[in-house]
Amino acid sequence: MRTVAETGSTNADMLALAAAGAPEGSWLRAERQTAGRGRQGKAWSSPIGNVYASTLVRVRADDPPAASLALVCAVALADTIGTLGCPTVTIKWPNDLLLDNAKLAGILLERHGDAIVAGFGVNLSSHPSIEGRQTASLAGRLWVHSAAELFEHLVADFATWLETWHRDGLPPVIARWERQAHAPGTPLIANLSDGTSVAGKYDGLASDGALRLRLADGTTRVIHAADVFLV
Ligand SMILES: O=C(O)CCCC[C@@H]1SC[C@@H]2NC(=O)N[C@@H]21
Repeated sequence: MRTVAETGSTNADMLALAAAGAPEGSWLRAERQTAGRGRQGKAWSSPIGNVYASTLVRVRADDPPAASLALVCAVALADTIGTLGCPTVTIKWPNDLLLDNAKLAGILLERHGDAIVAGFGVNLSSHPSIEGRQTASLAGRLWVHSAAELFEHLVADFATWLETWHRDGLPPVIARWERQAHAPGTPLIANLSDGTSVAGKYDGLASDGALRLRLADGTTRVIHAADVFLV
């Protein structure tokens, strides 16, 4: 566990450490980032006061699909935030944390061989704007006030859920995820990478962690990758 005052991107740094042989369980936190990375090539604005941290997972042959680590990250962070005083956050597939439907935290998974880097950005004291999204922060809602304290809890909660994922597979992770996700029947729009969109109602997760959408014609569409919005 290492904290630096400033870096470009903790994900970029952790990917470099992974390539140099760093072990699973390594963590890097920065007090601010100058080139924070978000999903789909977007920037992640990273002023001082929020949490920016990345960890490394080495996937093993008998692990669940690597993409399902997104759910592991989401439940770990939901546990952390809940324990620290804000149990009302909801998870939006696969791993955004929302407060009153506004984005509170984002998680970015990046892969290099058997190494998956999971980067957490948590709006603890401010909520920089993201184009097309409402954002929120945890300011005034937790009994810890520093990014360092939240980070310590996150490290512990992530270790617990990662061990569960390696040992017991996806079912307990999915069960926990579904308890804190948007309610079944919630209208969602999934923007796919080919530029098309699918509208439907949330119908739980598939056994591999993919999103199930019930379409207007009564059929179910299983989505493995998309940018998902609450309607
Ligand atoms: O777009 C998203 O929702 C994901 C945002 C992930 C941001 C975090 S901050 C720590 C880590 N380092 C980065 O450059 N990105 C992730």
